[in-house]
Amino acid sequence: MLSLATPRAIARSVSSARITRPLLSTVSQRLSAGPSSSELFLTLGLNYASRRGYAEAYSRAKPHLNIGTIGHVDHGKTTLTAAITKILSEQGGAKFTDYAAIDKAPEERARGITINSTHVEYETKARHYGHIDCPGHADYIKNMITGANLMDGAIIVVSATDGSMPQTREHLLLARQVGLKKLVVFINKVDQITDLELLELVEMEMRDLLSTYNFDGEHTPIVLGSALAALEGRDPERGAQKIEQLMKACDDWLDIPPRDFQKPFLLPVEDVFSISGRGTVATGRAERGIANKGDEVEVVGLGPNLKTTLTGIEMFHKELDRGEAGDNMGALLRGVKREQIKRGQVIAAPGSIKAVSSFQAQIYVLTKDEGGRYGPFLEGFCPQLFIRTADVTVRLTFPSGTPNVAEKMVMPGDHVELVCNLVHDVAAEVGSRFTLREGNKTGQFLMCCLSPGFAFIISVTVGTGIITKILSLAEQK
Ligand SMILES: Nc1nc2c(ncn2[C@@H]2O[C@H](COP(=O)(O)OP(=O)(O)OP(=O)(O)O)[C@@H](O)[C@H]2O)c(=O)[nH]1
Ligand SMILES: [Mg+2]
Repeated sequence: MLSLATPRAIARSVSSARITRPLLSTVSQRLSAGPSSSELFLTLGLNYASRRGYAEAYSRAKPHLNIGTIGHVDHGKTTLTAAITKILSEQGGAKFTDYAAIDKAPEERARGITINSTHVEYETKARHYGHIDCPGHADYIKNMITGANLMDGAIIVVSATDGSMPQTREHLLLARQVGLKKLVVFINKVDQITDLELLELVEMEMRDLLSTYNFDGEHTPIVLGSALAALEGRDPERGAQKIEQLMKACDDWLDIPPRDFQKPFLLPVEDVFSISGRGTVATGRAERGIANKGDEVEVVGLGPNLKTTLTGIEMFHKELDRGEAGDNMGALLRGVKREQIKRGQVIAAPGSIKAVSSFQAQIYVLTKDEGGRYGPFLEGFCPQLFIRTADVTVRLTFPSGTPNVAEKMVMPGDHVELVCNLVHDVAAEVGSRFTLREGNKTGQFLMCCLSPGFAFIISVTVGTGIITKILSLAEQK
């Protein structure tokens, strides 16, 4: 066990803390104002080291699944996340993380909303879960997409008092788009409802919506309860027992996706931290393959490829000798400077994926009822393209040979084949999925002030797509 009595021991504990720090729990801090990542790294690392000493090995005894809470703003996702850790902590399966520890950034506390997604970890008898609490507010949809990108399944939270709302629908669609096949529904705040028919209506509405977005509306488990009652330890029939029922539904209904261990390793970079004297750590969920400590890897996208070596792997504060598909992991990279790697790149087995600058794709353009645009767009339209963790501007054009291009427009609800010309190259291949979004907060504010009639210009998900053909690769100097 580590002694903290001597300066040398303290120095040693600090340097070990720098690698054993809870990498993933602070991923979300990046977007908030406040201390820099490295400061957080050190502070949290110190606490961690003094509490536990060196990192333990990560146990793969139980199957691991990445899930999280999604849904409309204020419907109770963070309260539910805290409640799950509370109820499971009583069974020895979690460390209780209270509400304030999840929404911890000053702006989150002041506004009472989640802005950054937060990672927690817990265990049921059957499984080990990594859980990401996502923001529901429309302005922070980007953080929701990044959070959902890391999940294998999700709990969609809907308040019994409101029923489904715009971000309930938008999150369902985005969940589908990032590849989630199954969800569990938690109808929350039932403590505020006395009319049972109303609860039935919300349940029916959710089943319909699930089917609309190609989930199994008929069989998806729907649990009705109160996250707040569970968190406050009152009304166990609506509180604690419903949390247990919810976790049972997750164990039984959410499948562990087939992990693609055979393919070459690929880890989309979600966040980056620098550890002085050691190197740089990139975090994210391994999409496929297996990586061992000491493996050669390549950083691809958003600039020239970079070859390096994986010198350390960590998951949920514990060190591993290998990372595999499905792991939400931190990767320590030899000789890479903090500024040489960023979110949106991928760390991959050398030569297994290329950076591309243009491709052809099959795109579905959302209707306004799905949270999409009100109006059409023309050739040359430039939305933002979200692919894995990358987010780049793209210029959309019709494939060569399309007649009457000048008159052609793409309507909400259309399925179209378009050419995507990227402003920055990203790692991509045929079959990769992406989302298109447009608008920004300033534009949204201005347009809403100028005329509500221009509301179609506000920040929306334009469409979703899948790459059908690579047209040009990025130049490598
Ligand atoms: N009455 C009642 N209130 C609840 C319940 N669950 C959550 N709340 C309250 O609803 C409000 C919003 O809860 P949050 O957990 O912050 O909601 P959220 O979905 O995380 O919100 P965002 O992350 O900002 O999208 C808080 O005031 C909670 O105390 C519940 O079961 N019953
Ligand atoms: Mg929240």
